[in-house]
Amino acid sequence: MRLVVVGASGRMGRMLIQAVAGAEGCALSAAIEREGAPALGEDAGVLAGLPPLGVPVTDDPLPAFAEADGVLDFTAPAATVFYAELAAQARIVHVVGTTGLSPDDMAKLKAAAFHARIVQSGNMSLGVNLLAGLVRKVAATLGDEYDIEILEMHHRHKVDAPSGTALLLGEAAAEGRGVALSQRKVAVRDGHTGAREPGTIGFATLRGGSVVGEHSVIFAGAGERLELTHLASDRGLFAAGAIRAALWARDREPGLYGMDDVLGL
Ligand SMILES: NC(=O)C1=CN([C@@H]2O[C@H](COP(=O)(O)OP(=O)(O)OC[C@H]3O[C@@H](n4cnc5c(N)ncnc54)[C@H](OP(=O)(O)O)[C@@H]3O)[C@@H](O)[C@H]2O)C=CC1
Ligand SMILES: O=C(O)C1=N[C@H](C(=O)O)C[C@H](O)C1
Repeated sequence: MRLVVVGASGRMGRMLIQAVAGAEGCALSAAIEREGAPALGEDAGVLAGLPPLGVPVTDDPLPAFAEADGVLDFTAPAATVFYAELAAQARIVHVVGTTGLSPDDMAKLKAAAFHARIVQSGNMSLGVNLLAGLVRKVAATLGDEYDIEILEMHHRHKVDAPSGTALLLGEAAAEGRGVALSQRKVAVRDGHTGAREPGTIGFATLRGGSVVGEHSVIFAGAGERLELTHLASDRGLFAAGAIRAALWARDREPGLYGMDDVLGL
């Protein structure tokens, strides 16, 4: 499968180049960065700490998408919406790891998915997607007398909060409870907040250092507390998940899929 990596010089972009180069049945067909990026012209392999791959980084996605089977996109919301239109025009697979997508961005991805096969998830790891299933089940089993709080920590460079994974886990908890997350979400507490409102789902965000990604879903009841935790220590995990998603989506009908579809969960 010929794969394009967009956002090639980012933390995930470099990881994706490494993963594609090492994946059986996959080849890196292009590496894209934004106009004016310092990495333009550099060999993608060298950029990712590998021997040269003979693929220079460019800022021209059109010809790259026309010659590819799929694009791996861990960039930023505006870029992802732009690439979704191009991937739909080229009828190729679009794997979206970008987080911080607004409801309007998601509507645009849904529109693009009439023509493209899009796999979108706030977390491409097997562990987190398994955890989401557990959270759904525990939330369904324990009633509103157990308060749900989601705690996440990421590196100091992360720009969106709560993380895509925290929101994915919050959605799972809300589904388990049979409620809409948008109606129950409490993402900010500051000052005189009053007592905790029963049935809400709280989020707490920590940022610092080089933490790859840590998430805990806490069910706090009277006299006991259940905590479900996922710790990611290597971004290769997400890159491997993205390649698995691309290979899975290759023979699907156009549509917007999630990692639960890919993993058969
Ligand atoms: N779903 C998952 O499993 C995971 C998702 N993520 C998400 O992936 C995204 C990227 O994370 P990370 O790699 O750490 O971030 P980085 O900032 O390191 O990388 C993003 C890259 O995309 C580039 N970029 C931005 N806009 C464009 C554009 N229009 N065209 C081409 N390139 C562009 C950036 O360039 P510049 O620096 O010039 O802006 C940068 O090189 C985030 O949303 C993060 O939350 C991360 C890990 C796992
Ligand atoms: O920005 C990151 O680094 C990560 N982002 C994703 C998220 O927002 O949950 C996934 C992972 O936790 C790393």
